[in-house]
Amino acid sequence: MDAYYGDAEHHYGGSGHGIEAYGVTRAFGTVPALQGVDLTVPYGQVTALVGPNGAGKTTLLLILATLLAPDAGRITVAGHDLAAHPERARTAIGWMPDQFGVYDQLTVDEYLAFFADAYRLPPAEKSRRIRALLALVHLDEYLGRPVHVLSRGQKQRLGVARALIHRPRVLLLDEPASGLDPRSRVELRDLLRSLAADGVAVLVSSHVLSELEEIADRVVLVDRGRTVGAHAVADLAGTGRVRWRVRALDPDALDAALAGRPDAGEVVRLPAGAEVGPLTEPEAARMLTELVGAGVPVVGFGPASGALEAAYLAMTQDRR
Ligand SMILES: Nc1ncnc2c1ncn2[C@@H]1O[C@H](COP(=O)(O)OP(=O)(O)OP(=O)(O)O)[C@@H](O)[C@H]1O
Repeated sequence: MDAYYGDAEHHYGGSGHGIEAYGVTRAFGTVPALQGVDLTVPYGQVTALVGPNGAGKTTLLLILATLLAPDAGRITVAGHDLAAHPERARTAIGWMPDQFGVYDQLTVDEYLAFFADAYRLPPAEKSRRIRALLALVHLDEYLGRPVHVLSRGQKQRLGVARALIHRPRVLLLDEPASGLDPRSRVELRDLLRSLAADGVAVLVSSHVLSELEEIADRVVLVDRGRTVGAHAVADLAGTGRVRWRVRALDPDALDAALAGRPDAGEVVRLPAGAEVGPLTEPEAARMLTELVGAGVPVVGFGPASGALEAAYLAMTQDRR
């Protein structure tokens, strides 16, 4: 506490959920975008919303942000029923869309001031808050400069600042890492982790599964408009069968050893080794022991994909 909130009293704490959604449906004409999504987003955690293209992630986020009405379902955000009191919910929600317009003729600080006014931030606090947020997203040197001079990634970071302007208790981000360079991605990850540590309920959608694994505490998998799984990320590790990468000082010896092992699955030769599997962790441990025992000079052995990716691929494999 508390680079983001600038005051020590501002603490959400407690238990409960920032978002509770049950049976959310929404169709666009004859296209059933959501067909009964259930979702909980606890305070103090980052929840990842993951699913293939067209699964309904953006539609769900738009509904949670009160920008689109569901056809059916019950949703509370920060304890406010979305249908009965959308305006109360809105004060608690920070929203960063995947594509957002910026008002190009405004300066960076005017842009944030516009949203500070929309959320009725006290004037005395406004400029302090804007400066703190610009520093937070490393755009302080752009104070007074027009928004149109910002690069795509910088606009994305301005979008994060905008979403945080009113100290939301619930933060919704649709593909926030797209367009960010590696350093900005790491900074976004750290920012989301620290917001969660401050008690914010964070819901983030992304396709970059390896990154989500480092950011998220929980993952909610959606496919074809339905929730198909919800897991603690820590529980996913070591569960599924994944591909493994083996590196050896003598790739030919590795090749020969793998050729005699039907349990190696589909073996793909790599420059300094091979990819094998899919294997569970115990199967991989046995293979490593036996390769080393057979004299193969193994210098690297690890999963080729993360646990989240494995869960995602398992979920979507029937579509191939
Ligand atoms: N305004 C709209 N009019 C008609 N169909 C829509 C509209 N918005 C979304 N859809 C449809 O609803 C379904 C869900 O779309 P949505 O954008 O929510 O998916 P998504 O999971 O966010 O996908 P992506 O990963 O590609 O961003 C898709 O079949 C899409 O074509």
